[in-house]
Amino acid sequence: MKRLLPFLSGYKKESVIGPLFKLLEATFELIVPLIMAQIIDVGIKEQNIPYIWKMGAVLVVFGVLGLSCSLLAQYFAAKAAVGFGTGLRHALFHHIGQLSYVEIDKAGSSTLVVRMTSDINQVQSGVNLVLRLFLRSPFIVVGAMIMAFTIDVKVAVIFLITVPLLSLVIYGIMMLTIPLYKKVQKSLDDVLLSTRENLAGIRVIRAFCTQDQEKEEFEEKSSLLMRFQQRVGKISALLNPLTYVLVNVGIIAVVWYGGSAVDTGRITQGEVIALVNYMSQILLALVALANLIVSFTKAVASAGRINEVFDLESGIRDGSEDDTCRDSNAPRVEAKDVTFYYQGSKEPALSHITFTAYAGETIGIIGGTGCGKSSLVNLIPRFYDASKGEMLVNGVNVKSWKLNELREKVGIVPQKAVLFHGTIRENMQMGKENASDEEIREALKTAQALEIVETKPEGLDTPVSEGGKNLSGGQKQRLTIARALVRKPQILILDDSASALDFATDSRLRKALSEDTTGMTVFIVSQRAASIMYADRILVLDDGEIAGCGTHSELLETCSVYQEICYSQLSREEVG
Ligand SMILES: Nc1ncnc2c1ncn2[C@@H]1O[C@H](COP(=O)(O)OP(=O)(O)OP(=O)(O)O)[C@@H](O)[C@H]1O
Repeated sequence: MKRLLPFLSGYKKESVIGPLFKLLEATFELIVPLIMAQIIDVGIKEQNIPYIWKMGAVLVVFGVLGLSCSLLAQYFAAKAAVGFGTGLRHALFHHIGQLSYVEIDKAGSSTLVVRMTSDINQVQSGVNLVLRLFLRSPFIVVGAMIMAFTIDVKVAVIFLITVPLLSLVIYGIMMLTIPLYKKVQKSLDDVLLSTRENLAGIRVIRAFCTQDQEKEEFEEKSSLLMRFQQRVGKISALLNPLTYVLVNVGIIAVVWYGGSAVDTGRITQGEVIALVNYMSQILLALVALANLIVSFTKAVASAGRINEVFDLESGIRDGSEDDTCRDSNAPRVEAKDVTFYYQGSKEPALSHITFTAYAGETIGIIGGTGCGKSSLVNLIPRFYDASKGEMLVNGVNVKSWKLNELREKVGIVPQKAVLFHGTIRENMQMGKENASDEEIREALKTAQALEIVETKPEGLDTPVSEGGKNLSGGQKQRLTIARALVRKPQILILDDSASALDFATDSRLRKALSEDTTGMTVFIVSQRAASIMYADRILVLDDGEIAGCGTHSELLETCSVYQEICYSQLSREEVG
C-alpha cells in the first residue's frame, strides 16, 4: 500500500483537511453528553424550562456543526480517494500499455482487467475509509474514556474493563474473518474471470452447445464464493450480539455504581446518563474501527495485486536508433540465424531462420498450422524479441530501433481482425492520425473494402460496434487491411488476414496490393498456396524451421513440404 501512496500526493490538502473535519465532528459528539447532563441536572431537576430550551438550541447548533463537519470531511476524503483512484488507474493503464506480449501472455488479459477495475476500486474505497475513520474512531474511544474519568474516576474504571474486553472480541472476530475475506476476494476474482470469459466467448459456447457445462462450472465457482461469504457472514454476525452484550453489561454496571454514587451525592443523575452515552459512543467507534480494518485489509490485498502488475517490467527495452542511421542499401528486413522460444517453453517456436526481404518485394510465408508463421512475423515489429540471432530492419537490429520509429514502419494485420468501438473513419485513423477521407478511401480501395463503406448510408461515419461485431468476418479482415495500408508502411504484414475472403476477392486483393504497394515490402502469411504462389519469394516453414525458400517454381522442384501443400490444395493445372 505504501508504494501506492505517491498517487495521493496531489491531494495532500484534502488528505489533511478531511480527517481534521472528522476530528472536529468527533469533538462535538464528545461534548454532547455533557450538555445532556446539564439539561438533566439543571434544566429538568430545577424545572428550568428556558434553560432546557437554551441548551436544546445549543444541542441543535452542535448537531448542525457536526453534520457540516462530517459532510466536509466526506467531501475532502472522497475528492482525495477519487483522485488517488484516477491517478492510479491512469498509471496502471499506461504501464500495461508498455508491456510486451511476453508479460501480457504471462499475466493473462482477464486478470489485468480485474486488477484495473475491481482492485483499484477496493483500494480507492480503502483510502476513503482510512481518511475518514482512521483518526476518528481511536479519538472517540480515547476521548470518551478521558471524559468518563473527568466525570468520576471510580465509575470510569468500568470503562477500563469493558473497552479492552470489547477490543478483544472485535480483534478475535477480525482475526477469524480477515483470512476469509482474502478467500472471498480470490473467489470473486474467479467468478469475474469466468463471467468475462463466458461473455467474450458466448458465440463459441452457444455454437458448441456447451452452455450446460459452462453453467455448471460457473455455479461451482459462484457456490464456493457463496460458502466463503456465508462463513464470513456467520462469524461477523457474532460481532453485534457479543459487543452489545458487553456494552449493555457495562451500562448496567455504570448505572448500578453510578446510582450508588448519585445516592451519596458524588455524581449527578445527568453525569450517569453522560457515562452511559460515552459507553455507547465507544462501542460504535470500535465497530467502525473493525469495519475500517477489514476494508483496509482488503485494500492492502488489492494493492498487492496492483503492485504485482507494476512489478511486471517490459522485457522489450526501447532502442535509440532513428531514421538518421538507416542504411539505404540494406535489405528492408533481414533475419540472421534467428531462434525464438516462448517464455516457459522448452521447444523453440523458430530455429535458425535466415532470410532477406528487399524494398518492393513480396514474401509469402506458408506452412502447416503451428509451424511458427505468426511467431516469425511478430519478431519484425518487436512484439517479441528473438532469443538468439538477429532480426534487422533497414540494416539495423530491431532491438536498437526506437520502438515508435520501428512500428511506424510496419503495418501489421493480425490473424484475428480486431476493430474498435467507434466509426469506420476512427478505426482507419488508428493507422494514421488525421488521415484524410481521400487517403482512407484509397486504402479501402486497395483492401477491397470500399464497397463496405459505399453501400452504407453513413459512409465513413458508419458505426462499428465493440470488436466490430456488426460486421462480417470478411468485412472486418478487409477493414483491418485498409487500416494498415492507410499509413503507407514500408513493411506490410498480412498474417493470414485474408482467410475469410472468398477466392475471387482474395485474388482481387492480391492484384491490388501488388499494383498499389510499390516500394513496400509485403509479407503474406497464409495456409493457402494460391495466396502466396505469385510472391517474389516464398518461405516454407516446417516445425519452426525453414524447409525451403525460393519462387513457386523453384520450390516445386526442390521442396517436398511445398509440393505436398500445393498438390493437396490445387489441381495440377493450377500448380502450373
Ligand atoms: N503466446 C504463446 N505462448 C506460447 N507458445 C505459443 C504462443 N503463441 C504460439 N505459441 C506456440 O508456438 C508455435 C508456433 O505458433 P504460431 O502461432 O507462430 O504458428 P502459426 O504457423 O502461425 O500457426 P497458425 O497457422 O495455426 O496460425 C506453436 O507451437 C504454438 O503453440
